[in-house]
Amino acid sequence: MRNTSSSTTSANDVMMEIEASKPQGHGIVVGGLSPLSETLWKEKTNTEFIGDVSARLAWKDLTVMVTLNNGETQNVLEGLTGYAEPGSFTALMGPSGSGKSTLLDALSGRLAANAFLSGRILLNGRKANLSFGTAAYVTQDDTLIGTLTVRETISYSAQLRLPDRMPWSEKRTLIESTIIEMGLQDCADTVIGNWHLRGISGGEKRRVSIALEILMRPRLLFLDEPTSGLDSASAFFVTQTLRGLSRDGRTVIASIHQPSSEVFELFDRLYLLSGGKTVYFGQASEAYEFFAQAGFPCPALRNPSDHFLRCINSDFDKVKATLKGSMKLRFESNEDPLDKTTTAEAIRTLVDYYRRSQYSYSANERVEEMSKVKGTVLDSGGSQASFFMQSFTLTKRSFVNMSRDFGYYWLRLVIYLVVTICIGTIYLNVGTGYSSILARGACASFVFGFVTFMSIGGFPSFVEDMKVFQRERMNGHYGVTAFVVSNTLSAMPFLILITFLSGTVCYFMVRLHPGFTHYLFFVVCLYASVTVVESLMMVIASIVPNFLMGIIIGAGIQGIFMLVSGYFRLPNDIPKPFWRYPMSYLSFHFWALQGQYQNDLMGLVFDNTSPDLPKIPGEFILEQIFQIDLNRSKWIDVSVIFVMIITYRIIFFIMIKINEDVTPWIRGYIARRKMQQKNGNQKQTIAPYGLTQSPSLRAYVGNNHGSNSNRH
Ligand SMILES: Nc1ncnc2c1ncn2[C@@H]1O[C@H](COP(=O)(O)OP(=O)(O)OP(=O)(O)O)[C@@H](O)[C@H]1O
Repeated sequence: MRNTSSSTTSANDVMMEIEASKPQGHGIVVGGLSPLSETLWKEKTNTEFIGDVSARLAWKDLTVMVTLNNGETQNVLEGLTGYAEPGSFTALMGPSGSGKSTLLDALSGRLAANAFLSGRILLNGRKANLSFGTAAYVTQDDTLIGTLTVRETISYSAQLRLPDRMPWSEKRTLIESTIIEMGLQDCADTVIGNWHLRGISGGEKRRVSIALEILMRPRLLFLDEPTSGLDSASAFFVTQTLRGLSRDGRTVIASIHQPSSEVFELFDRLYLLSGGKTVYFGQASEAYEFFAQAGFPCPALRNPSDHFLRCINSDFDKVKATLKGSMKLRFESNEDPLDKTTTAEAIRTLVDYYRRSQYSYSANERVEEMSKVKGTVLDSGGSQASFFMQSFTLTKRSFVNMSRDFGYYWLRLVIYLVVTICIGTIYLNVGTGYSSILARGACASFVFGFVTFMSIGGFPSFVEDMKVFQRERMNGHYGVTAFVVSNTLSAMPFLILITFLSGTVCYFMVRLHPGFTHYLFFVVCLYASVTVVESLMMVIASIVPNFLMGIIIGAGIQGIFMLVSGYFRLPNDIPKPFWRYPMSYLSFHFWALQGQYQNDLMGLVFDNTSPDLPKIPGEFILEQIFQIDLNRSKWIDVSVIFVMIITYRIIFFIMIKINEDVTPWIRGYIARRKMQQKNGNQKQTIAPYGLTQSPSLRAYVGNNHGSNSNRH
């Protein structure tokens, strides 16, 4: 790993400039802190503020309850209290399932739909919504666009968020320094990788995810297991970078699994969780003493962080029991306090000890102080790029991705061509014989029914896009409108190419109605029909983000639409009211077929059943056989499909907005009701801890006894 200090400085200079130019506080600036509070803060945190944009996060009595499949509820987090300050790096540690991710999700406002939160979370002494850019969050999953290189990924992200007026040279400095900071120079021009492209390693993906969030030097940064999948040198390097970021006055909170002793030494504060309860919160350097005081001193030659996790991981009880049953335990030693007790018992003791300790008391005190100091209302630190820049960059990025991903459109183009060649050969030169009347109808209904149906093949790629969108949106990288606009524009060239090529093959092999405008109508109508399926699938993806369920639902809806299209049952025979109104009118197949039948048959004359009988005009067939309203122009039919495209896109936009704005409000309301029901008038009373502990603790508890018991 190369030295990064110079690049860090230049990147920070650039970001400081941007921050200085940003308006803060939405007009409710309280001037940061009062002079007295500010002095107090500086004394206590030993930190200089960056202007007035530092992020001081405090949480009190945080409880998260989840509803399980069987309808029962379970507390995943119970009464957690803690804080994170500018200039400090707070590490969350605990065994698997202890609630680390849930705590990060709760703090960053991203809990799952079945999780309910109670307690207080304050940013600079105020309630705040930390999603959509106020805080950056690197989640456990690396949702990245597989076809882009590392440098492209970071560059697009920079263009999406940095101000338009910032010169490209400065943006480039920031991009390159971030690449260096995350040690990604060697793989900067390698693609991320997907199902058909071998790309960078899992550890490098992790570092790209972190790079995307530290790019904008967020004031408050959450990271869920940033060092997972990294070797010890990379883990140290990444942790060191995060610590460096915090030293610039940023607030960094990260959950970390099994850190090495070198990594552990980089933590300022440690939050130890077990079973959703606080085992320890305080200076990382004091955890050693805490465990010793609580009766679980770290044995010599054991890494302290391993010891802490060993003490609070109840799975060790099961491991021990299994080993005892099968062979003699070799690692027993008189030094290890855990040999004399079960881990479950150790956890109970530690949790209980912490609740009565000076550490818990100081945490509560500090949280109270922080709650009283009303600081700046931080604006969303998300994108500073204009709407046009966001839309342009997203369109470009999406277009590049679609053109490089073989599965997105190229494969579909091949399949479309194969299928339309098959249609062409089956209906080859269909002519105007008597039997061609039904053949033309069947051909049109197959093209507008089945060929458009094949568009759902793009749904998996679209779900991947949605995952990237959700990650970026939650971190405030861009707006919903920019995403909807860009998605529509970037797909357009591919859809035009696919529908015009396959439509042309089909049209000229079958020899449908001669004439350019007839041909144009056919391909435009095919384009509109394929696009409407894509738009419908976007709506489904916003409601059901699972690709298997999405495809099943999408296929079902299209099957129903096909049934009422007027081919399988003639329009006047479709049962009223439901199937005829509204279903057949909601079906894009209905409009496409009405238009295409007119387009194809009007003006043609067909043979009768026998040469002696008079020829049949197309208009007669349209009215009497296909039951088409000839007073309505075919161009109106195709316009209705375009209106449907716009409507689906608007519904997609509304669904995202509902998820973002209305759902949290409803969940908040339900949470309050559930919590009230569950807690009732329950009161927790905790007796002061016995004064048989360490002298320092005894003195402390003695001095603070009154306030301590009140606190609980
Ligand atoms: N939305 C939810 N619905 C049901 N159970 C949940 C939900 N969220 C969390 N849990 C449960 O809460 C516990 C804590 O989960 P969480 O993911 O926070 O743990 P963790 O400490 O981050 O684990 P890991 O280190 O393995 O990622 C787990 O048992 C998990 O199954």
